[in-house]
Amino acid sequence: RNDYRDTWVEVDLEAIANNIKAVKTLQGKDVTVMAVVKADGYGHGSVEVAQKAIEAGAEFLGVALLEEAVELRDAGIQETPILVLGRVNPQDARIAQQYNISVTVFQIEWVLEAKKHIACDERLDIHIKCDTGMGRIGLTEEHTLLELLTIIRSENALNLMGIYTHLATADEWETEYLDKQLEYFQAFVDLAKKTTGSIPYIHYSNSAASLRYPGHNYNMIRFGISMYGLVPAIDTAPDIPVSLEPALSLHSRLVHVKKVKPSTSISYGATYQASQEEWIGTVPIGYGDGWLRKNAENRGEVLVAGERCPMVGRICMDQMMIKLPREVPIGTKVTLIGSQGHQEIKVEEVAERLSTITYEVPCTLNSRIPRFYQ
Ligand SMILES: Cc1ncc(COP(=O)(O)O)c(CNc2conc2O)c1O
Repeated sequence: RNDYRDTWVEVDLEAIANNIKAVKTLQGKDVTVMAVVKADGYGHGSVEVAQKAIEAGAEFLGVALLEEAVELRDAGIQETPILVLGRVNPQDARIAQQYNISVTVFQIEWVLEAKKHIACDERLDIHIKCDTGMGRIGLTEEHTLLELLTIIRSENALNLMGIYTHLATADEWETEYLDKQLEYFQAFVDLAKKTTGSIPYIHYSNSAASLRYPGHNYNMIRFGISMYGLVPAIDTAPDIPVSLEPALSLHSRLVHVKKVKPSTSISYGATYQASQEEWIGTVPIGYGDGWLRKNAENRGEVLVAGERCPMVGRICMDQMMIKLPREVPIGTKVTLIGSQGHQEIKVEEVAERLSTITYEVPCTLNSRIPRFYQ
């Protein structure tokens, strides 16, 4: 068990389903939704999210690592295609084949090495990755694409199922770089189609492109952050045309409540002194859970009894302190992300005070915090 402590994450799977339905309505029935569930479903739980996403109409799954794809297959997700978006080691291509997992290919040497390991009488589904400006992985030259297509065509175990690219600036207001990426991608797609005929899946859109530029996303979108109800970027949030439902909330319960005298110090470094008689609560969560110290640096708040309460003093590894509006009983619920009454603390608020992006907040909440699903 990992739930003796009263600190937990709640994942609202209906929110996940509603976010998928919203993007499917926007995209129309001809566009396949790939639910991106890498990094344990962006911290929400990959298996539970994947199962709900499929139920809600997702027909493809995306992960970062081969082991994440194997985990989904071992959890019983046998039919839905799964694409590993990162580079699988070529000597593991046989594992991918055995588990019917699709792999990302963009290197000639990869295919030449993988051929030595796969069974020639079984299929390995391949999506070719083009680097049109993300500068991470992917081919950049047309001759590489042509060579890959030739090798894939010569090996009947290798089955070209897709060609794709990833966008670097789809969540920004400026579209110049995005337009350039799409121009390069279109050239690669045209060349591939001319050389090898039609390709089942052509895809480039992440959440930002899927929501902000619906209508021309080719025939599959790779839907990650906004499936979890979070915006890709806080500044372009107004440009998201659907109301996203956040799926994750984070809660705990007070383990200690005390009234302190004026100038009493709180936590390591005695950096906080009570300015008057104050009620101080202790909450059993800390940076050992991925609730980072920076949350308390600039008066970050949590909810208690429907009211905003500041975190005071340094966050410890396993505990932190908050200033209460009045005496409340030990065991009173504390909401660090989510709603109490009319008050809400969104992931976006936490991301802003940590000077980071929405993605990092749920991913940082580690497995010491149990997840519960509604
Ligand atoms: C190749 C690829 N496709 C789709 C997605 C989904 O993007 P979205 O979550 O914005 O919808 C990601 C997310 N990749 C990352 C998200 O944060 N850092 C990343 O590397 C990705 O790397």
